[in-house]
Amino acid sequence: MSASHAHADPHAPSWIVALVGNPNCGKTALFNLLTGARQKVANYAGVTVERKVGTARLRSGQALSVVDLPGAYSLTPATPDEQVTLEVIEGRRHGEAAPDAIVAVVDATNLRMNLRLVLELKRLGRPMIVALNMADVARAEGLVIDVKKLSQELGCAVVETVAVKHDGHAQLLAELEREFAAGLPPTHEEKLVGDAPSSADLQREVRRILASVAPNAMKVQRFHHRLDGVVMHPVWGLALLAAMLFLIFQAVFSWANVPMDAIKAGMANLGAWTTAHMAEGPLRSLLVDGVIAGAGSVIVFLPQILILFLFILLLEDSGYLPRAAFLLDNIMGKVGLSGRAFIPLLSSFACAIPGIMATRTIANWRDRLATIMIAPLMTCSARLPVYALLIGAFVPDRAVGPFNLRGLTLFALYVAGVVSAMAVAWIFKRVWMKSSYQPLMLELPPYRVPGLRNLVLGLWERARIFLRRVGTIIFSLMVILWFLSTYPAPPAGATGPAIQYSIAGLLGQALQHVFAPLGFNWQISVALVPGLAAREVAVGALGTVYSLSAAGESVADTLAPVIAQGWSLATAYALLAWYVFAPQCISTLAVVRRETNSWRYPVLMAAYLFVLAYVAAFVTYRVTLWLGG
Ligand SMILES: Nc1nc2c(ncn2[C@@H]2O[C@H](COP(=O)(O)OP(=O)(O)OP(=O)(O)O)[C@@H](O)[C@H]2O)c(=O)[nH]1
Ligand SMILES: [Mg+2]
Repeated sequence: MSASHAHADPHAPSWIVALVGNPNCGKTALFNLLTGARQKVANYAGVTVERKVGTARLRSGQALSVVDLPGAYSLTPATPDEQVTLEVIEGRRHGEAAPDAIVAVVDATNLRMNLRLVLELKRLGRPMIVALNMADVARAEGLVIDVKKLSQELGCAVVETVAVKHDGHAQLLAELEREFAAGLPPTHEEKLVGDAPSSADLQREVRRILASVAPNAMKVQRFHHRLDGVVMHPVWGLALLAAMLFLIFQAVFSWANVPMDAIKAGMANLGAWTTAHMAEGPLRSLLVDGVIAGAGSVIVFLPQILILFLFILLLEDSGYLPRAAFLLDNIMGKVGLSGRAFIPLLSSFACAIPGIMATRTIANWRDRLATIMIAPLMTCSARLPVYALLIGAFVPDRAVGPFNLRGLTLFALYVAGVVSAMAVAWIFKRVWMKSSYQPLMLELPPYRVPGLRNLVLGLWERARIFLRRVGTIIFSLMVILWFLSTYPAPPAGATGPAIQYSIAGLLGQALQHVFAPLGFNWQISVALVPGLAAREVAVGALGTVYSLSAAGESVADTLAPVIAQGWSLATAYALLAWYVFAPQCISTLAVVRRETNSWRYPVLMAAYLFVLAYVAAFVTYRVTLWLGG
């Protein structure tokens, strides 16, 4: 979702400026500020893994293309995301010119590390401006930086910025304008200045500059050590992590009740109102059974999704995530994953697609592949509606000690996903590709109190994405499904509900042969098909299918009781088990194809997930039946 070029004057030449800097120094925050984009900003290294372009305006009205890049520690790339950065800077990307100027973004609180890259960038001989970001934190820590002197040392303009507030970006734009007004060098050819300095040389140079511009830099103490004593403690740390995750799933159920009931009631009223005010006929059925019962039954889950994301955003912004990665590095190492896999896997709880893209921060190809292969086993937010619907229908709302049984069940389902992911990774690495354990190298960001603005924007963004999904793909699938479930009309003298004679009904009955051993009836079998495109649709599809089977009454508000009566407990548990693995998500497979550049892995992934889902559902069904469910 990069900002568009729509406003740019097509005749004016547009300068290209690239934001380059170490990971987690605030490039994307600055990019968002300059261009009005809403790219993801979070407090750990490796958030951005792709280049993104947006448009900023200079005071003269001239448009400026701003490129946000993945963070890099040096111009010698070690991981695929750093590779992207180097390619863009050098203009080696297909059909893309090299940037006209570089904004070197620097974390002012960590100059010792950040200045190395600046020195490397300077050797490119391109027009450059340094954005001394996190100026607010530096000030709070009592760090004194002589900006003028730094500018002299580096031979380019230095601007202090606070990217999370509206601070400094106007000045940055003004400096850029001045730079461009002075005229750009005639060619973009690389003109490296002198021989490449050795790492030790760079370090020495950095130390020299620091001593003159920020003499107290080495003395300023970071104060988060004491907190880390608990958070990263092998026992207390793990206990804290478990407690936190647990709390999240409890909250997803207990906090969401009120808003969910409100949405449900709203949908039910809408359905009743439409039924009352429209003449009986196909259009009314399309609206009531297709749109309201279908898409409406998915919207109900918005509050739960937002609560889940509220916690994810809090974890991301606080700086906790990389610490959890360290805590789990040992455990992940035992199954053959790198600790670096933690953040991609955690992102997969939102959706496997950004998770799979985030694996670009893993340098070792086999480690990366193993992580990609198990990412879909993390429970993505599209599965939450399915889980929530079934749990709401079959699991009593009962307290178990201080906990809620529904929250416990949801937690167990998430754990089932994680445990199977670990098991698959273990097998994968044993059988498929042996690679040795590599110790985790990850930067620990400072703890930060999550910013309210970032939280609100993040939640808004999630709500928008979800509602857009409901309004586009889910809505269209529901309309298609309604047609397939309504036509052809039943033959004269037919006895059962009309849907049984429709295309969808016939399809469901055919598929039922495949799924009967799992205890799935034909309604479920129909619902699994549109679930291929978006998993939440399975819920909407059940809404429509049952609505049409139930003599035309709206089930938007009553889907849960309807299936609670119609299904056995064994069927419900089997469907839950199916969705722990749920092989069907076409977009995930497409991204795997793109990231691995081969058909082999998406095919392998779909196959293994299908087998796992089938076996798990079968076993669950049989065992529950056997236990008397
Ligand atoms: N206090 C303060 N926080 C900032 C500032 N700029 C960025 N941050 C925070 O720093 C963290 C990192 O910001 P990002 O913009 O994601 O950093 P990035 O350089 O794009 O990181 P990568 O994409 O991982 O390379 C986030 O938690 C931001 O909210 C700033 O000027 N002041
Ligand atoms: Mg970024």
